[in-house]
Amino acid sequence: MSFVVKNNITWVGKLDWELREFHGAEYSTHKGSSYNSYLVREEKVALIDTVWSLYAQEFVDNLEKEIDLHRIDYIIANHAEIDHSGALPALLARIPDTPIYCTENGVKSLKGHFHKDWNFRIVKTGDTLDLGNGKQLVFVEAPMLHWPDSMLTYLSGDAVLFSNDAFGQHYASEKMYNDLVDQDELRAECLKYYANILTPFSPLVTAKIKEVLSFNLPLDMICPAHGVIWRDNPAQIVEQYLAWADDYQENQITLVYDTMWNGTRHMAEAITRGIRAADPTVEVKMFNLALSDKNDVLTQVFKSKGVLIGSPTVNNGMLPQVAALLEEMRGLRFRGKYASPFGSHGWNGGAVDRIGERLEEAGFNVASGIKALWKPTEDALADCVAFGQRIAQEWRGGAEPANVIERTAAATQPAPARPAPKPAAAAVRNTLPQSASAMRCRVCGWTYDPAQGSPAQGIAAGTPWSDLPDTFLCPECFLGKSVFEPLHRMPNGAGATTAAAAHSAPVVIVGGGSATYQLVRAFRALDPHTPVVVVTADDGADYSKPQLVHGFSRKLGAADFVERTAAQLAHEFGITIRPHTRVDAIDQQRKTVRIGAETLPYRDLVLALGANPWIPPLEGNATDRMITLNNLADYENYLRHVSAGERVLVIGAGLVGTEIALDLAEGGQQVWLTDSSPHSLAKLLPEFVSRHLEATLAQKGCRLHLGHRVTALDSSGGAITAQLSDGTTVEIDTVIAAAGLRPRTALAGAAGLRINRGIQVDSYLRSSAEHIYALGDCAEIEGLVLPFMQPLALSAQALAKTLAGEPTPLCLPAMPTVVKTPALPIQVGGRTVTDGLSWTVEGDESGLTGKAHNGDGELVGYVVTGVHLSNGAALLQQLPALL
Ligand SMILES: Cc1cc2nc3c(=O)[nH]c(=O)nc-3n(C[C@H](O)[C@H](O)[C@H](O)COP(=O)(O)O)c2cc1C
Repeated sequence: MSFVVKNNITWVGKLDWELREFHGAEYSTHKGSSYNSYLVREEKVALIDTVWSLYAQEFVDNLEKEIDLHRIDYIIANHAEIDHSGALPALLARIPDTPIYCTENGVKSLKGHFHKDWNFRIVKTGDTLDLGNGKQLVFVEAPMLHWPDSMLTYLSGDAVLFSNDAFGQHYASEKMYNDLVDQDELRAECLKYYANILTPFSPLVTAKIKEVLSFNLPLDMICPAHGVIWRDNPAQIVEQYLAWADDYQENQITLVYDTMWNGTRHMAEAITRGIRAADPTVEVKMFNLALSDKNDVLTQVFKSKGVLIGSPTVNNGMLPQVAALLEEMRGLRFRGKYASPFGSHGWNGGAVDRIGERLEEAGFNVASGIKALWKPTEDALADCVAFGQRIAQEWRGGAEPANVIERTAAATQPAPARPAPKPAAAAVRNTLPQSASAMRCRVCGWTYDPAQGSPAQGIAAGTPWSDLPDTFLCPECFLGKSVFEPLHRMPNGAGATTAAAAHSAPVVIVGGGSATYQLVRAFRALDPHTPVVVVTADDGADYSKPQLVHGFSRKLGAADFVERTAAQLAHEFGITIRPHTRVDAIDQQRKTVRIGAETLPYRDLVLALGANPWIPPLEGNATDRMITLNNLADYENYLRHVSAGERVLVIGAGLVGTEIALDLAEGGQQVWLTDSSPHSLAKLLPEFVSRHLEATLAQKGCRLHLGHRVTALDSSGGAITAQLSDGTTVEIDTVIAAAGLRPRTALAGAAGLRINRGIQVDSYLRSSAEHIYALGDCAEIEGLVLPFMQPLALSAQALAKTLAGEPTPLCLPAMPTVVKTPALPIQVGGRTVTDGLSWTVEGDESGLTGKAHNGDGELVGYVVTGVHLSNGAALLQQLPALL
């Protein structure tokens, strides 16, 4: 079969009605396919692409009926995949010297497949090949659409684009033109093709289409390499691709599950009832994976705003088809979609947890899921209905506030497996006052309510904020008035970018933790217009990280810590937030950052990357079971682990380890706390206070193993056996590494910035490269790494001024460190563990005050505990400034 497409262009491909599986068994082709090859006969003759190797001989034989093979002057290989290049060996056996035009990567791929040194001619975007009669072929490289070698070829004069895989479909039809075939079938196959093959490359699709459109070439036809030719309004499929590439979704929720005894199916049906009841407008689709075509399911995932993935637990994992689907979902890199796991189980229900983790890894905004035991009872099904209702409501928002490029996580609730009544988020704060003129400490969240005053500091009820003395300090974190802001924040969108400012290069902030949002807030107060882009690997929500270590005993779920989602923050401050996005590289010369294939320019770049927990190198087969608690995503994982077993080993008796240990003990866990130092908080506390703290820890039930390292973790499946350096072994269910933090410096180091322990910056927080700053836990400021909230807040204030055009050095007063162990609150300031200190100590078990003096008798440090805590503020003010 052959037919004339237009003028001197003839289709010479292969129509494959029988094809039912493609890419091995990876892609179902219910409607067959075609491998399109085109012969262009002008003064010169060009053959564009060939067919699958299975049909190579048939192709050459048919081509020979169309043309004397030796009259073919050029072969164009738009793409080296076997379904387009597979006939090249047979063809070149007949015309061996014919030049093959392809990209540089095309040569590599073709050689990689055929191991032949053919007459390759490398082309680049914009290169042309004259065919005579006033017509030229124009080449456009399209790397990673969908292989590195891909390219498009445009025939001028006829205005035909040979687009290879782009705009194609696996669809066999004798009619071969878009206007002649069944429109529903055609749309369905195009959608399936895009969803299953092109989704990961969506950002490139958009960029490439815009590039081609910018050439302003007339377009009469698109001739893809599979399926029908677009001759009727070819722009329609281009526009459709732009829409699909733009994080496409419809008002649809899709449930996908597998089941052995139908428990999980009953859950799915009940969840569906809940969704329908809460939102009758939403389209709900449900698939039993074992009975469904995987590609059809993935197409429906592509169309959805949210997905629910269910599996029973088998051997503490999920059923393999569900695991396989999740692996594909990860690779397809869907963006801006919600997800949640569910499933029935008999005893430990690990499937739901694992599905949640996989969904997270796949880039979905994951809400906690729901588990049910065995065949769900009526009550359990009622819970599923309620769960469906909640999900439908949370996912209902749909429309994204401007500036948020990817949807952010819906508020999650504690996993239902955790029998925790959920206290209000305010449980981690002091009681919220009603007064409109209340002021809130941005560092710790304590709020000053003029109606109540602050009796502990001698400030009477009714004292307005403006009347407080300049020496006023926050009673929680001891910072001054400058870190307070009105509780009732600026109205939504007040910081919206003006049209004029929107055209200037933005301030780009990499990282989405407290440092970032404190900076944004301070900057917006000074500069409401300069565009700000926050690029963050997590979901971009603002939450109180120091409070995470107190969450277990208070029965808080991860969502309880979230103060505002990324969408809310973006709206409030008029900024762009790009959650679940990583910066791959910085080009300090060009003042750009690279995000995948995208290049983002910056006016100023702020690295607020935070720090990684240090994982001690241990022996044994269970070292991968160590978990950490360093961010909100960690917290969900931490809750899952500590809820699943009661015995917990905390490695590291520093600030974080001690607080975690006490909180877990408070929450009823059996806790072992180890450290190679002989004392707790050895880097912060003098020994006499450490002993006091250790007595409190022991009284709360923590078992201390200080002065001994953990050397190995082993497990034969369930419990973990920890081996200590003194020969002791401890049997536990969970191991938490809390042995310190290491600033994240890799991105800055790769860009050539000066690195020592952290990213080195001066007192203006300037790195060694112009217009690049570092802030927070990743920074080393004048030699100091200060991973605490107070220096961070002050750094953010100073940097905001600098970025707003008023260069401002960071001044750090003496600052207290507060050990938030409710059983024994401790505050430390200045030098407390260096040599040459002489201590005077007053007090008893209820609390003490220790003052450290140097050899000249000057006060250089202090520690106050328990009922002596109120002495801290006065001592702090006597200490010299830090910077
Ligand atoms: C081979 C097998 C292994 C199982 N392993 C686990 C397990 O490790 N943990 C668990 O909680 N339940 C386990 N179960 C119990 C199932 O999760 C339970 O029967 C569940 O209700 C099945 O859900 P379904 O009705 O949706 O298939 C297992 C069941 C089978 C048949």
